[in-house]
Amino acid sequence: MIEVRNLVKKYGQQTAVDHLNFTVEQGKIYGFLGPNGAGKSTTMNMITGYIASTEGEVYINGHNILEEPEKAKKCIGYLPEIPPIYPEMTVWEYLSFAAELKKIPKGEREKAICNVISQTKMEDMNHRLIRNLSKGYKQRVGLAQALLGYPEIIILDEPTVGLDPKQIIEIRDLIKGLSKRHTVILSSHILSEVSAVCDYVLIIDHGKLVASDTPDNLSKLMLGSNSLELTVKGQEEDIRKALDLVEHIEDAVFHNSPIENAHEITIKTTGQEDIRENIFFALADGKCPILKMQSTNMSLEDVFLKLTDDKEEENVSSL
Ligand SMILES: Nc1ncnc2c1ncn2[C@@H]1O[C@H](COP(=O)(O)OP(=O)(O)OP(=O)(O)O)[C@@H](O)[C@H]1O
Repeated sequence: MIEVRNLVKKYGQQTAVDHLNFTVEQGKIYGFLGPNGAGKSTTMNMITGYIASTEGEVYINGHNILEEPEKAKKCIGYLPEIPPIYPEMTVWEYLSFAAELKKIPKGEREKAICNVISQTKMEDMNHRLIRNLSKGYKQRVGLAQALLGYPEIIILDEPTVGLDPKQIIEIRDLIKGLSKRHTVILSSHILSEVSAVCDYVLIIDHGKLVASDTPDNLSKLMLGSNSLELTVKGQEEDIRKALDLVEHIEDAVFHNSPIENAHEITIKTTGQEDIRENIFFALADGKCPILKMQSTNMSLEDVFLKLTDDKEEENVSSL
């Protein structure tokens, strides 16, 4: 449906988007997640043909966005970060104008506008001046404009920025409803939004894709390289001997404990095995009582923070 190949955007010396590769499949909601300045808007502007890439290609349903822009753009409805709305027009006038720009045949315009007005639940606002609408409704007008012409793909850049919590919930519900008929890509720096709305998450940082998977899998994958926190009583040597007998331990790091004759231990496990019981029995045999044992649960928020940490960490693109 959308194929992004080796996409690069440079502004002078600065690389805003750095060799991005990903594919978007039909009928899902994709979240494009990253901190401010990560390159989300720049990527969306290249996918939608607003700006040209420095290198790389974007294919929309097999059409290269730069070589066959008309065909490619016909498949896309775009709501940029700042919606292109005209405050002095009524909702109906603006959508008529947008329908004309999208080259929807004259005879089909009224029906198309009625449809998007109903989809965005704006039936009572048709004749209101856009300038007098609340921010939430202005966003709906932008969304209605993106939906005009039945594009298969809807791209929304930070669609809930600046809205109040009630408006945010309403817009999110509208977006969820869109996936029945459209493939949706939305960008956001809000984790809860992406977890609540998206089937699939692409995490971008400094212009690079650092992870892409379902929100659940991302948490699980991070758990794979994960750790247990223990407080154990006994001599370090005895504890180490006992732990040596347990499979799937990659690493055990001992720290001082405020408790006398005890150690705090961070155990890194390999694979997805739950080895807590094995650790329990091994330490019991070694006569080293466990005072505390806890597996670290990573939320999507932890994953995001770990992956987009400012420190140049190891390359995690293999996720
Ligand atoms: N027209 C431009 N000229 C020069 N630099 C730009 C331009 N547009 C974006 N940039 C830079 O490219 C980088 C990526 O910006 P972009 O707006 O794509 O990020 P973003 O992830 O959408 O951030 P935000 O969430 O703040 O909108 C930033 O460092 C930004 O300053």
